[in-house]
Amino acid sequence: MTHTEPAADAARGHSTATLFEASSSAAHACDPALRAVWPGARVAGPAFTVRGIGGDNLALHRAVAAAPAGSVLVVDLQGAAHGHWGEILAVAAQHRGILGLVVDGGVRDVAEQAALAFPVFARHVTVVGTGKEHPGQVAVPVRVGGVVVRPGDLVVGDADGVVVVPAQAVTETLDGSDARVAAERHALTAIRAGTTTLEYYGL
Ligand SMILES: O=C([O-])CC(=O)C(=O)O
Ligand SMILES: [Mg+2]
Repeated sequence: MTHTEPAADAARGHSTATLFEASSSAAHACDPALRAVWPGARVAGPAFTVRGIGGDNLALHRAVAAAPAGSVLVVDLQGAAHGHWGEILAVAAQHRGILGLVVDGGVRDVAEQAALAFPVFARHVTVVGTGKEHPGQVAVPVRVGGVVVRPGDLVVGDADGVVVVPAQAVTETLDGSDARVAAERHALTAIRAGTTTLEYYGL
């Protein structure tokens, strides 16, 4: 990788579930059909948004050349079941310091992207190829997994799915997540000592 990665995890290492619960309804969960395409994939960073046309991937080639290092590509391809993204684009993205991809559409070359440790969250995995005709748009509001994502929103993907935190709610959500993790550590200590969850939560 030629670019320096941001020193800190943009989500302070928090999980999608913690961020969602701690956000006081500010965070949005993408359609659960958007899943990590290889086990253990995780990404967190500001969105660089892309809107293309399903079945065509010129917008993705353009986005890789345009996105700043440290960003996550968030791509609306209307859920199209084509392999819009694969090993070639993943290598190009890593070379540019792009952290990962969230796409409402399909991808391919999943084993190669696992070997690269390039995190990808997609609706479909399919070998079907694409055209390269439509330039699309970048840095515009997009709809991905039913969620409107604006440039700079915090996007986090992990084993549980993809969560979007609007940029203006990020600090409050991260502080709330710190507090939630501390409270859950306290609960786990009590539960390991034999307290039932009914007792602990007063259910
Ligand atoms: O055809 C494409 O551009 C998508 C692909 O498989 C790759 O990036 O390796
Ligand atoms: Mg390929």
